[in-house]
Amino acid sequence: MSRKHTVFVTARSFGNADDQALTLLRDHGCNVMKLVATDTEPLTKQLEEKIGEADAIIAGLEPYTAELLAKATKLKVLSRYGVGYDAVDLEATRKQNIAVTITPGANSDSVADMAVSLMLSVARNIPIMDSTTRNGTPQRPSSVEMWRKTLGVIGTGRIGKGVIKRCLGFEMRVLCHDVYQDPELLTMKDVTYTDLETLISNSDFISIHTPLTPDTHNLFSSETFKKMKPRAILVNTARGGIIDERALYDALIAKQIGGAGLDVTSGDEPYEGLRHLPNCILTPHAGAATYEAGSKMSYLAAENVLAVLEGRECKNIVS
Ligand SMILES: NC(=O)C1=CN([C@@H]2O[C@H](COP(=O)(O)OP(=O)(O)OC[C@H]3O[C@@H](n4cnc5c(N)ncnc54)[C@H](O)[C@@H]3O)[C@@H](O)[C@H]2O)C=CC1
Ligand SMILES: O=C(O)C(=O)COP(=O)(O)O
Repeated sequence: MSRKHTVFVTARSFGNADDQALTLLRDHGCNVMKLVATDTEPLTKQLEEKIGEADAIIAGLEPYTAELLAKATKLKVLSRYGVGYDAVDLEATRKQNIAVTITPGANSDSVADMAVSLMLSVARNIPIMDSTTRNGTPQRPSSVEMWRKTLGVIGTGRIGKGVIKRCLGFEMRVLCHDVYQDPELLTMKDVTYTDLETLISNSDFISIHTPLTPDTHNLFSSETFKKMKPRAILVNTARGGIIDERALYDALIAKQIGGAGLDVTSGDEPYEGLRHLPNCILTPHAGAATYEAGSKMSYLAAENVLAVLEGRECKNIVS
């Protein structure tokens, strides 16, 4: 590299391989600037002020709008620490010739574990039992079992497939839906691809693993909930916008479905009503928050930056 490149790191944790990934960037002659959000200086404000200095950004979940990107006159690569890129305006990055990269597979096992944790936690009412035991009024609400139930998986990519493999250990029958059929899954006993309607009305557990796109936005609406089994449990570790949260709240109140586990919500905060429902578990987009995933994501995100800046082939470019 002839000139020292400036790499912003905005990823909210950047994993426990922080040092390793930062060292890799510095060893390749990069000037690394960590942007840390504070109460007075939110990340978006810092980005608006400084983005013009960046040759590369290792990006968390913050939005990259056309307006913000217009100020990024030197930017060559927007390297997502993660796999979702719904918050990036791809029309703008294409127009400005900015490569967008992701870290495929780096967090799949972590998120698949999280989805199964949410299924079990909702099914067995773990949070209610935990809080009531702690406060001296233990409750034992009737729960449902996962063993040999029907699981619906929407999106059978890296994470969805990981969830299926885990749930086959519970001898579940798996109904899958995807725009693409995975050859390995097609050969598996107890795993069947089906249309969305069949999956929704026959599953005891449904786990969502598609990206957020115009096709998947509000895939779960009030109409969808009416078709689900009354004790069905819906888990979303993908993106908030895939479920209409107001409709989910109404469905939980009306007992159209049994419960929900959400690692992601459409706004920064979950829909207010959901906070007060004991059969809805909420986690803060923490599916990838394991040491293992953080370590792999940060290192791969750094490698992606270097490949683009150094003009080498980068197989993780998505746009
Ligand atoms: N909660 C968290 O911390 C995390 C959330 N995610 C979310 O999970 C999503 C999935 O991640 P991966 O499995 O790694 O991605 P992937 O790309 O391997 O799998 C996505 C699957 O969804 C399918 N798909 C796309 N559009 C569809 C549609 N309209 N209907 C049915 N299927 C459709 C694709 O064909 C693909 O098989 C990401 O897009 C991201 O939004 C990913 C990692 C961490
Ligand atoms: O866990 C994080 O901090 C992430 O940014 C994960 O992003 P993703 O959901 O994989 O797009």
